[in-house]
Order: sequence, then C-alpha cells, then structure tokens
Amino acid sequence: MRGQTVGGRYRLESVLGRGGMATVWLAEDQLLGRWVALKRGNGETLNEARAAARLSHPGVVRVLDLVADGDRPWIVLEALSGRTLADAIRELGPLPVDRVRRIGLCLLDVLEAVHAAGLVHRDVKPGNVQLCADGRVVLFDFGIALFPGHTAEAPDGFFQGSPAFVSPEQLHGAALEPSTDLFSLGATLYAAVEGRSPFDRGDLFATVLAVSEATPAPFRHAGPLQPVIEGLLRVDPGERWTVTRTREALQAQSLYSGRGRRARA
Ligand SMILES: Nc1ncnc2c1ncn2[C@@H]1O[C@H](COP(=O)(O)OP(=O)(O)OP(=O)(O)O)[C@@H](O)[C@H]1O
Repeated sequence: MRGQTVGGRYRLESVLGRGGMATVWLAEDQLLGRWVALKRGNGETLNEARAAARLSHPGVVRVLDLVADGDRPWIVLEALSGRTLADAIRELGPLPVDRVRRIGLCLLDVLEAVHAAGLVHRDVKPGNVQLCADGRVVLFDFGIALFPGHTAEAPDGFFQGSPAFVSPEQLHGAALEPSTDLFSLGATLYAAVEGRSPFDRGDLFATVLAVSEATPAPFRHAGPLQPVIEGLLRVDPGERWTVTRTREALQAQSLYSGRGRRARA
C-alpha cells in the first residue's frame, strides 16, 4: 500500500505501528504539506473518531479528519513521535519509579479530561499510551470508548478490551463508570514499574481469574508506588482510589523525593 494516496490527499509513506485490529501509517498530507497518521477503518472507526474529537487536550491524540476511500473509512490523526509505553517496557524492562510517577500524573490529567467529557476509555493499557519525544504522554485508541448513556455491550456480543488490563467489572459485563479506567491505570503503572503485566498468567482463563480477584503478581520494584497502585487495583469500584486521591498521593511523593534530592545536592 506504500505510495498509495488515500482520499485524494494522504500519501502512505511507512507503517508506524500495528495493533490487533489495525495498521497505522505515516502519511503525507499533500494539501497542507505535513505528516499525519492514518488508521484504516473497521467497525470501531466512527466511534473512535467521534470520541477523540470530543476532546481537546495535549494528552489525547488529535483527530484531524475522517475520509472515505473505497469500501472503508480512514481516520486521520496527528502523527505521534516516540514510542508506546509497551515498547518502552519491552526494551528497557522496569522503568524508574520517578518516571512512572510522572507518567501516572500525566495520565490522571488525561483521564480527568476524558471523564469530564462524559466518556469512559475502557482500553487504558501500555500499548495505548505514547511517550512522545517532546515529553508529552498521550492516550490513543478510543475505538471502544463508551459515550454517556450507551451500554457497554459490544455490537456482536463479544468482549471488548485487553483481558490483562481491564477491570473486574468490565470482565463481568457490569455497567461501567469512570472508575474502570482507574483500575486499568493501576495495571498500566504496575506494568511500567515492574516490567511485566500484573495479571497476565500466560493463558486466558488464569488471566481472567487473576483480574477478577485483582491479585497482581508480587511487587518487586514499585517501592512507594505500591500502595498507590494497590489503591487503584481495588476490586470494588466504590473503594478504588479516585483521580483526586491518586494525584494527591503521587504529588506528595514528588515533593518528598524533590526535597530528598535537594537535601542530597
Ligand atoms: N497517532 C499515531 N501516531 C503514531 N503512531 C500511532 C498512532 N496511532 C497508533 N499508532 C501506532 O500504531 C499501533 C496500533 O494502533 P492502535 O492501538 O490504535 O491499533 P488497534 O488495532 O486499534 O489496537 P489494539 O491492538 O489495541 O486493538 C500503536 O501501537 C502505535 O504504535
């Protein structure tokens, strides 16, 4: 497909990444003379475009256009630099506690904006978080985001989400609140600081069981982040830490470690 022009305007240049459902291309917008990312459509495309388009936040991928070409739509997104958090974990192993704390604070801001817009993302995981070269931490892939008043039911009845990062209530098909994204944030921060998924047990049944009981693999590297992650990984959404509580805890730790650094300097 390289060299193909989509929608009479976007020339496909190279593959930026592949997900379970889609290949994302770097393309040149020949009208405006800039680089963009093009994601070939599937059943989720309209949902994804509409959800992300509701938001204007530096931590949310920008939707630039939606074009029809042949039998499928393509979604045109800002081209993000850097790599996904999943790639960073794969390449570097457990990330430093301070870095994960900063990533956590950025993602809390993003989720606050997502939830304030009435959306639930439902697919927060390291593979959907981009660590950009300019320091931005960006959440993308709003393909299964839930709009207010819509049920979580997949059109074809199949489960939607990534089993190792969804919340217990998402697994059980319960009504979803913003707190479901906070559980997934906890699993994402665990993966970043521990270098492995908290619940992935190699086979689907064991993974699903571990998520339902919210029993993460033992902590080894999280240090002061452990109680915060445990607060996010509460099975009961009513007991789970909120954005505000998590932010306060992470900010208090930043202040403390900042003082520590100054004291040592
Ligand atoms: N705007 C973007 N800029 C740069 N790279 C991107 C962008 N959007 C996606 N990618 C890359 O493409 C890959 C696949 O994208 P995405 O996760 O949206 O596809 P998907 O098939 O919906 O994923 P999933 O496996 O979660 O269903 C990502 O992992 C990322 O590396």
